[in-house]
Amino acid sequence: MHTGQPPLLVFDLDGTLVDTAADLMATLNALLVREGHRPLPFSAVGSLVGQGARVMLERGLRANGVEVEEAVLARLFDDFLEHYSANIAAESRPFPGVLDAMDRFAAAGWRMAVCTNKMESLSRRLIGELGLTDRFHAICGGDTFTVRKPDPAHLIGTIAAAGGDPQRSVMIGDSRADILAARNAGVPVVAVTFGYSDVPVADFTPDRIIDDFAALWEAVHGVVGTGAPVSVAAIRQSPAAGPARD
Ligand SMILES: O=C(O)COP(=O)(O)O
Ligand SMILES: [Mg+2]
Repeated sequence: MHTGQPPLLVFDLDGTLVDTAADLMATLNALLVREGHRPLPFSAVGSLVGQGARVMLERGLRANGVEVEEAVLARLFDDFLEHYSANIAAESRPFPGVLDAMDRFAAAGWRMAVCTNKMESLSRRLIGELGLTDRFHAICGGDTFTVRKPDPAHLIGTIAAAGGDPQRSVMIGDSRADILAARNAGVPVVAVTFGYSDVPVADFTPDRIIDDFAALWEAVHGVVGTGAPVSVAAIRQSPAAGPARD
């Protein structure tokens, strides 16, 4: 019997745990239209989401051929946060099967945490409105630490905050940032195919790929404990990502 820290599942939020695309796109498009720009099609979500709200806004403006000025971006970012916060769980729902999967892991003694590039305050609000807060031992956003995914320190920090051990943790995500953060942290990673990546997740060679949370149990048990230990000092020196910006 293993007497160390409990095993831990670390979920990405947007596109992995919760289907947030409709509410994110509704806020972005409301602002774009208000500013006299074109709304973007829902299918653009994969190229917009993944690096937080500020980057989403920047990309939405660029897609309209707008030269993005810092002052304009700062003003629109505040409006984005206000509009999105007020509508954060209008349409957003956990992906099919994820709650059942979490129940099964929790019953087997696993802890859960969230490691997302969404701002921590927005993440807590969304998870709270969906009634899921009590399921998580840690919720770490893109602004919780000084770095964020794909920097491995974001994942390592989340694991520490949840009382976990990288050697007994598995990351579950939908994007390049998730897979790279996990790889750089020496943590095995399961990728979902139903999230918001504009490139097939297989291109980033995650350890396992699932199309449905019904397959999570098998996938996680196939990879847990297979990660390579990575020293924290090596992670601190990682040039993987710039500073958190929102
Ligand atoms: O909000 C984003 O852009 C990304 O969020 P995620 O890291 O939960 O996918
Ligand atoms: Mg995601």
